[in-house]
Amino acid sequence: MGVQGGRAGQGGAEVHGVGGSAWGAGPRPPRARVRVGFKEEAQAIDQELFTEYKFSVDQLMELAGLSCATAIAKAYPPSSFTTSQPAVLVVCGPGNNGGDGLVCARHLKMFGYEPTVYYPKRPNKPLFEGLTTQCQKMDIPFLPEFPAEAALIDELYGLVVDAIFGFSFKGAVREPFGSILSTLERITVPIASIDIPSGWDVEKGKADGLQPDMLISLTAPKKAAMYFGGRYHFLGGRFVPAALQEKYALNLPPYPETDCVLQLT
Ligand SMILES: NC(=O)C1=CN([C@@H]2O[C@H](COP(=O)(O)OP(=O)(O)OC[C@H]3O[C@@H](n4cnc5c(N)ncnc54)[C@H](OP(=O)(O)O)[C@@H]3O)[C@@H](O)[C@H]2O)[C@H](O)CC1
Ligand SMILES: [K+]
Repeated sequence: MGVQGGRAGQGGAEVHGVGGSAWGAGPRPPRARVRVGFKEEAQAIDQELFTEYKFSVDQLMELAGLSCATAIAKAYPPSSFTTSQPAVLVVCGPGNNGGDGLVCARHLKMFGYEPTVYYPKRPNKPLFEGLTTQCQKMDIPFLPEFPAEAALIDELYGLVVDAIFGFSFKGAVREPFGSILSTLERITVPIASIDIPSGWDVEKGKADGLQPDMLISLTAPKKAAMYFGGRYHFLGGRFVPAALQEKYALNLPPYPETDCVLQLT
């Protein structure tokens, strides 16, 4: 699949090729000029979607997870994997970011990938139990333990999806996620982070933390997305009604046609 040329977006934002994979070894296109959101805004928008607009969490999570799987399929098509199968390790955290990861894993399987999930801290709630069962019924394996060696992850998987923490992460990281993140910091296969690279401060990032190859920002890029240095930045979660976008002056570039993701860089 080729890379489409840039085009002008809403509010003068430049949008680069959608649906393309890499731009090869050539110079990278300039970053899209998209207004970055702030933590308070992300949480406020989230709340308003639930309370005022009457969306349910599972509705938005389904769209968020589908966006993530779609963005991954655009950047890392199964044919680009050097492993014998397009094996993806999806690491899920204890909150809704982890739920996005479970939905993403299910759609990746539908798209022809071989996802494996690691989900060490599972909330005792019907939503997450249901998502877990759906994955299990689709023969998606759940690892009983996290691989201790970074080299083992490099050997077995072509991509890791980081669905550990999203915008509600705060303070010093607690176990078992500290050890997991420290292993992920040492792997060489690409990492695709959902919404925010896990362990990053949602506004200030983390210079010595995870450095994912892909970031899929949901609803709007959070402030820390400014510090993202990987190759692929996608926007997903095409579910914010126009009135809410206007209220928070999101000024998002338009999604192409009926796509659920937009490639920002
Ligand atoms: N509107 C949207 O864009 C949607 C986004 N979605 C996704 O939801 C996340 C935000 O989900 P939320 O459940 O609010 O929170 P997180 O998943 O980020 O994390 C909460 C859990 O993390 C634990 N936590 C927090 N800090 C730490 C830490 N320092 N160490 C260890 N664990 C930590 C926290 O535990 P507590 O004990 O503090 O409760 C929670 O268990 C957003 O980013 C999107 O990915 C939705 O899918 C819907 C729509
Ligand atoms: K994440």
